[in-house]
Amino acid sequence: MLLVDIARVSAQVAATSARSVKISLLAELFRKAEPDEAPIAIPYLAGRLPQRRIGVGWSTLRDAAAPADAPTLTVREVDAALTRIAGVTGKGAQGERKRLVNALMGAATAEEQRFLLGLIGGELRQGALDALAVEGLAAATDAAPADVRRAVMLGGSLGTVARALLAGGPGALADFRLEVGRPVQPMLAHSAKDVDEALDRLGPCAVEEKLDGIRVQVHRDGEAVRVYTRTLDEITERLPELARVARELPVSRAVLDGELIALDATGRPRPFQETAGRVGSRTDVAGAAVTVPLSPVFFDLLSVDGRDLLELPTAERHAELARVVPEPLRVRRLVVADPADAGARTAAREFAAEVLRRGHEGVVAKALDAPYSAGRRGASWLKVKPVHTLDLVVLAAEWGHGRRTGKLSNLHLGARRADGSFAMLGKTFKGLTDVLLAWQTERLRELALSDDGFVVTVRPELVVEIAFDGVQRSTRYPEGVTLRFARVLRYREDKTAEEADTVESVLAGLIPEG
Ligand SMILES: Nc1ncnc2c1ncn2[C@@H]1O[C@H](COP(=O)(O)OP(=O)(O)OP(=O)(O)O)[C@@H](O)[C@H]1O
Repeated sequence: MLLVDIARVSAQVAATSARSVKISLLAELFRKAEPDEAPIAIPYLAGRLPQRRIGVGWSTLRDAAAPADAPTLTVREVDAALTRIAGVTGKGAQGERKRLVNALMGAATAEEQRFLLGLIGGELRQGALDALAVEGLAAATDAAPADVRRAVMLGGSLGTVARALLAGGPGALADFRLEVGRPVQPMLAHSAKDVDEALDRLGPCAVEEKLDGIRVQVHRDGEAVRVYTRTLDEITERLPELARVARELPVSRAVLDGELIALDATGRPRPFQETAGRVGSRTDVAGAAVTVPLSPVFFDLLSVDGRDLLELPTAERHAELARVVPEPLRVRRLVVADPADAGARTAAREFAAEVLRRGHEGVVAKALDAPYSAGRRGASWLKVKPVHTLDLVVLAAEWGHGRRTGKLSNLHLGARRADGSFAMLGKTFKGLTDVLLAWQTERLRELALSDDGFVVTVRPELVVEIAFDGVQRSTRYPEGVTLRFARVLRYREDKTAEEADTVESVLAGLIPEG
């Protein structure tokens, strides 16, 4: 398949608002695709680079080579070229990258150059593309869309499923079962304003402590243990203590879901950065495990001794978890069997208050009758946190003054629109430590698209968690709202820009006037 085929379909999909037309355009493209091309074509259509980062900034892109006359570039060639560019390191890397970029651009027509610039510059993002691609794949192969969706959740990635589906037809989807050793996308939560709202929306539920650590999925098969992050990256080697704990459980095979957190001697959480530092670091694992030991706290069991538990209601999965995992390794929870009962409501509110007193983030309430919806932000898990936070995308940053000269400081923050673009909500440099300033300066320079001496515009990719006191009206920003007292809590490298909070969710928090 040629790059130009994708470039054209991408433009056609963006140009129509009719969902059914978008789906048939995609289906037509998939019918022509080789199985191995799908894992490249889908991210390109969504405006994402499969390599995630290629280390190419605006200065490298701006003076691209003269365009080719006729389209000859295949998607495989482009992918191989970008992988090569991403892999360039060491002395002279900048020059070598520039040479490779020029070679790629020189082989592209003007139309393809525009597409590549948009792709590399992050301007082609189409938020809902993955969901449309599922429908398009289903249409192209006569599979049921629900079966494709389920395979993606269990198989971990749309690209893998697309490849299997195009190669083997709908029958190949049956191979995507929950398997020990293959991570599934974790179930996620929606938000509720407070405990009462959560109880009203869920009915009978379990209210659990929400620990501010790192999500882990632990797969045990006999003596073999593998640990995966929320983004399904394997981090087993970095966490010897977790593998040890998992090996001691009285089962031979299991898939567990939980949170990993650094606690102090009294059981209170240590700063989040310490947990994140452990999980992010490959060096001196043994030493780090002694200075910052991490405690696993399990809250779900997805499979045990060959039985797949995903479809079982929460209450039954929790009972299985209690059978397999000893109490100190399980999340604390309070079961509210009847939310209409005033006593039970009071107990739930008190439980949540006590969790906060112990230094944790809040609670997650989970409907007792719901299955485990892998990969979904389902309505059956509701988180309640007293501090308002949003995960926003850094759109640009301003060069600092005084003590911050030479550092990128004031961040321009964006929320996601339905079409995949971002709306700026405001700026902040509050909450940034020296370590964060140094880190973000380096990262943002890699993502830079332009620099006018004051503001560096970046590829919208970095997600930052922002605390704020409220949403208020403002004529200075495109959606007519801004955040009050926005401050940086941390970078969320485990989230992609597609997972950032939406303009819609920000508007829902608007403080009524008057
Ligand atoms: N008891 C719990 N049950 C489920 N998730 C929990 C629990 N305790 C902590 N968590 C964490 O909370 C996250 C669920 O919240 P959510 O689905 O909103 O994801 P998130 O956006 O990463 O959350 P946040 O930004 O609030 O940390 C999980 O990914 C997990 O890491």
